[in-house]
Amino acid sequence: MASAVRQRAAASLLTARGLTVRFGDFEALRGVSIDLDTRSIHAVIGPNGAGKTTLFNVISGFTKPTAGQVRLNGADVTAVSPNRLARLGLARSFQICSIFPNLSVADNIRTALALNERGPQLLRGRSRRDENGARIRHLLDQGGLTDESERRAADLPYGRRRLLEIVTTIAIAPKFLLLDEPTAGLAREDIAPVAALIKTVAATCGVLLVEHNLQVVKSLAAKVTVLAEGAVLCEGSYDEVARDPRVINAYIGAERRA
Ligand SMILES: Nc1ncnc2c1ncn2[C@@H]1O[C@H](COP(=O)(O)OP(=O)(O)OP(=O)(O)O)[C@@H](O)[C@H]1O
Repeated sequence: MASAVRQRAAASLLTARGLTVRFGDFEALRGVSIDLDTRSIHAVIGPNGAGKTTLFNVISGFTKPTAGQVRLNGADVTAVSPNRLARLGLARSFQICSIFPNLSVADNIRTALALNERGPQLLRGRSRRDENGARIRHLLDQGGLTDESERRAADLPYGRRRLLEIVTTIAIAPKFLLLDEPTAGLAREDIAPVAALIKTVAATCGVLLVEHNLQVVKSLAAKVTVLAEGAVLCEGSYDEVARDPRVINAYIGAERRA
């Protein structure tokens, strides 16, 4: 059994083991372990206050855990800063605040590419401009934003801005993408394009999402981890966790406490 767990961890791109986060006497996370694969969508769900954001903050380097370890591609990254993690390929989307409102859609993507250039740049001058142009066109196309490339980001409807925000995050070609409630605040008709973009992105990298919309989780996630009161309650396919009585009780219990 222990060797099966070790083998599983070795095959995973991102692994967290025994994450505990204490705020004073309060434990927001209690020994959470999770394995995240590349080219796969993994959702974390749970009632309010379950510890989802805290887990995200630890994995993306914004909160140092009281105990436990995060490994990316086998390397211990628990003490690594968010900026360095981004350069190692772990990108976290920061919702619409990461967009420059006065820049056009295309210039936002151009800026994201420029800010996040990694490694030695071998291409210079014209060939570099051509390559960037091709990447911008590809990203515009992925986000369904080609027709709006010259529009000021501030003038985009909310749902389109969310698409732009995700596109600027994937501009750095992450190995792993963390999405914090990507459909929060979206009108019903804006949810499907965002979900479709996430699915496209997952063809090239791993995606971890925290999402309250369970229909979105059901349609996207290959694996779901349920957190409750800071601990992993269960893990499995959406259908497996949805019929687990512990999950139903956790949601009902949290509603009663609220
Ligand atoms: N900096 C902090 N200091 C003290 N307590 C905190 C801090 N950050 C989070 N908590 C507490 O830790 C618990 C988990 O919070 P967290 O935001 O991770 O939950 P969540 O599952 O993301 O909730 P929600 O779905 O409401 O966003 C909550 O009880 C919260 O009040």
